[in-house]
Amino acid sequence: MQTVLEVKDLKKTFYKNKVPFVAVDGISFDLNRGECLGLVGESGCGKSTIARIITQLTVPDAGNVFLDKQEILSLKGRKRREIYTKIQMVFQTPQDSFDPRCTLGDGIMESMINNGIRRKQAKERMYQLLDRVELTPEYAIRYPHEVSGGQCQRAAIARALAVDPQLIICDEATSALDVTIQAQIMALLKRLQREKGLSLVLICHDLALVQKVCDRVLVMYKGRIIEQGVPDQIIQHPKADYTKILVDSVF
Ligand SMILES: Nc1ncnc2c1ncn2[C@@H]1O[C@H](COP(=O)(O)OP(=O)(O)OP(=O)(O)O)[C@@H](O)[C@H]1O
Repeated sequence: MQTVLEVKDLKKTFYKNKVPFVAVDGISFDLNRGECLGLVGESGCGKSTIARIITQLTVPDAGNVFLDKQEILSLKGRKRREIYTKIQMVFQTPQDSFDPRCTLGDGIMESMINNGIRRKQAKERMYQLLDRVELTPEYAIRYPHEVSGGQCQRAAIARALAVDPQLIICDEATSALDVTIQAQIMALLKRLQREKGLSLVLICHDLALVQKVCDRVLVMYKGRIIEQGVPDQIIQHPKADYTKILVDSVF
C-alpha cells in the first residue's frame, strides 16, 4: 500500500496565563492512499489541533508531516500553496467556512480561480462538482444561509474537491447534522473515496460511525494515541482503560 501522509512525533503545548497545557504529546501515524482513518477521543484530547497542524493553521513545537514523502510544514510561498491544494478540510459548520456574501457557486470557484483556472472553466467544473455531490445546478446561486446544513456540507465537499486533493480531513463534518443527513454525507464521502482513491481522516466522537466507515481508527487520550487498529477489533477487544470506557458509553 502507498503511504500518502506520514505524521511524525508532533508536539504542541498551549499556554494560558503562562500555564502550559500539552495538547499534542508525540503523535505519529501514517495514512495510506484510499484509506479512511478515524481519529476518536474525548473532547480536548488534541484531535483538531493535529488537523490544524497538518493544514498549517497551527504551528507545532516539534514534529514533521510528509505528504507523498515530502516534508510540508517547512514549505513556503508557491510550493506551499501547491502542496496545500492536496490537503483539504471540511468543518463541522460549513456555513461558517463560506463567505456569507458570496453564493455557493462563487465559493466553490474561488479556490480554482486562485489557482489560475480561468473563470469560464472554473464555472463548468463548479457545475460538475455540484452534480458530483448530488446538488442541482440551482444551488450555485444560493447563499449559505439559503440552504440546509446538509446541503451546505455537500457544497463544502464540492469546494474541497475543486482543487483535486489527495486527502480530505473531516473535522466533525457530520456532527451537526441529523442522523439521516449524516448517513447521506458519509455515503457521499465514501463514494468519493472509492471513485477517486481519496484518503480521508475522520475526526469524530461517534464510535458507531467510525465502525461503519473507517478502515482503521486511532484512539487518542490526553494528546497521545493510546490504541489503534481495525474498528471492529478495537470495539470488540478494547485494551486501554479509556477505550473500554468509550466503547461502553456507545454500545
Ligand atoms: N489556540 C489555543 N490556545 C490555547 N489552548 C488551545 C488552543 N487550541 C486548542 N487549545 C486547547 O488544546 C486542547 C486540545 O484542543 P483540540 O481542539 O485539539 O481538542 P479536540 O480533541 O479536537 O476537542 P473537541 O472534540 O472538543 O473538538 C484543548 O484543551 C483546547 O482547549
